[in-house]
Amino acid sequence: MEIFREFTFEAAHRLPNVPEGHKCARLHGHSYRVEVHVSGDVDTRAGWVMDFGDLKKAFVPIDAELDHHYLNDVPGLENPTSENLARWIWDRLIDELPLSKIVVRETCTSGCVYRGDAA
Ligand SMILES: Nc1nc2c(c(=O)[nH]1)N=C([C@H](O)[C@H](O)COP(=O)(O)OP(=O)(O)OP(=O)(O)O)CN2
Ligand SMILES: [Zn+2]
Repeated sequence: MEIFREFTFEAAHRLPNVPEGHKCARLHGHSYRVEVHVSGDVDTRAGWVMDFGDLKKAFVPIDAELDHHYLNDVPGLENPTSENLARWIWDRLIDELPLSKIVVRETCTSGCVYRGDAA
């Protein structure tokens, strides 16, 4: 079974590699929404895959690096697209959680789903 927790953070960015004149080359900000999905068996006694609280704890250091930061200054996020951000979050959590999917939403209508390199 798969469970998830949603996190939000505010951050600024610009996209350095877009074509000349593209609006996203300019400094702007987003209220990012990130879903962290994990999968596994439901423990029969606990009745859960894992405690939502453990997902919350795992995201604390990531939030500290991203919330109210200029993403381009964060090591590994020099080109902070949704795709690169999803991979960056995955790489930080994969040793700690049985990840199945990271979803990054930059706006109400645009986002990215990452299931690891195999997907
Ligand atoms: N594949 C990607 N395309 C774009 C990304 C991205 O990360 N991956 N990012 C951007 C910009 O960051 C932009 O701020 C968000 O894009 P967009 O959905 O175009 O934003 P708007 O809310 O301004 O959309 P409108 O419907 O045009 O108002 C761009 N592309
Ligand atoms: Zn943007």
